[in-house]
This record gives sequence, C-alpha cells and structure tokens, in this order.
Amino acid sequence: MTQDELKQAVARSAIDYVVENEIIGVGTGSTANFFIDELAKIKHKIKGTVASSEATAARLRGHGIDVFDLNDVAEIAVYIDGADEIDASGAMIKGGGAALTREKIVASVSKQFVCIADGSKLVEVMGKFPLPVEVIPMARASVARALAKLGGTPKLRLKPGTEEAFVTDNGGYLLDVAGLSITDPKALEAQINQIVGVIAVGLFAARGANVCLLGTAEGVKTLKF
Ligand SMILES: O=C[C@H](O)[C@H](O)[C@H](O)COP(=O)(O)O
Repeated sequence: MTQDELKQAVARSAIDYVVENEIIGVGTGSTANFFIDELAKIKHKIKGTVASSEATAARLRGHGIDVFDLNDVAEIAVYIDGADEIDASGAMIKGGGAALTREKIVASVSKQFVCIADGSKLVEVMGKFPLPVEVIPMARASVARALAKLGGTPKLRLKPGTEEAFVTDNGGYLLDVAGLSITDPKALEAQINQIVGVIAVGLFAARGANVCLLGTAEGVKTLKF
C-alpha cells in the first residue's frame, strides 16, 4: 500500500469518531484532507466544523460543509487531525503544514483528540522530524538563540523556492528545530512555552491524542492513551 492509501484508510476509519449533530474540529495537512473528503459524504449528520487553518476552511467550504468561527462555538465534540510524529504516550510533533498554533487552540477546546496517521509516524523518541515553533517575527533571532541553548538547531522556514520567510495564517514565522531527542515531551513543551516571543510550539504533550488511528499494511490499528 502507498502512504496515501494508508492515509486514506485512517481517514475513512476516523468517520466512526464523528459525533452526530455536533461540531467537529478539523485539522490540517494531507491526512486531514483525506478526512475532509470522507466527512463531506456525511455532512448532513453534523452541525458543522471549526477549521485549524485557512486551507482547511477553504476545503471544507468547497465541499459545502459549514465552518464556524471558534469564538461562536462553546464546545467541540472531537478534533481529528494528522501528526508528523507520535510516541507511545500519545504526545505528538505537529506543524509540518504550518498550522500548529490554530491546531493547538482547536484541540484545547475539544473533548477528544483523534490522531490519524500512517504507520511511519509512530516513533519511540520524537525529534527526528524538526520541531516547528511559531514565533513573533521580531523575536525570530532571540527565540532561535534560546532554542539553541536547549540543544536544538533552529532554522527559519522559507517560502518554497525563495529566500523569504514563510508567514503563517497568524502572521508568525516558523523555526524548525532539528537535533532534539525528546525524551520528556511535557517538560520540553513547558520550557519552550516560557520563551518570550514564542506563539506556540508544535509539541502536543500536555494535551496529546486520546486515540491514534495508525495506517499499516496489516490494516488500521487503534492506539488508546
Ligand atoms: O501543520 C500541520 C499539521 O500539524 C499536520 O497535521 C501534520 O504536519 C501532518 O501532516 P500530514 O498529514 O500531511 O502528514
């Protein structure tokens, strides 16, 4: 099976976690896109969605699915999203698709977090995938120095094919931090949150996944945390 087929399989399985007549939080990225396409088939069964990025909002609306502003929503039944890495405790690295801050906000108000990923995303120790950190542009260099002190090698994310900084939906910059071996994700998340100028870190440990649907050649495996 190709990686896309594995992603499609978990996206299909995630439909079982959609709560009828409720608001669904929707993530960002290639796996989340497959989920959106599946959600479109049962759109009449849900109240609507909250999106974690402009790209996701556009794809949802393109399917005729209602997208609410989070400020108009009191509660989200379930948040469904991909991950760049996930460990055995349900902690994740996210933000490869640049949406980490809004993803973290939507996840924080959701009763359940269902992570959908192909099997290659499950790792023993996270950190091989560079950890994305969203920063206020003027603090790019000072935050980079603080991250280097934690043992990482931060690199400013650029717009593909240019020398210009990539700008997020929130007007932030992204530092992708390589070389970390994340043995205590909760502690590192708390430490990075303390750095002045950080908007959000793509480490989802304090609020990790409740369930992970993992696409493997033997079928979709369900991990519960
Ligand atoms: O910002 C993007 C998100 O955190 C994605 O969920 C993550 O990058 C995984 O993306 P994909 O499903 O494309 O591998």
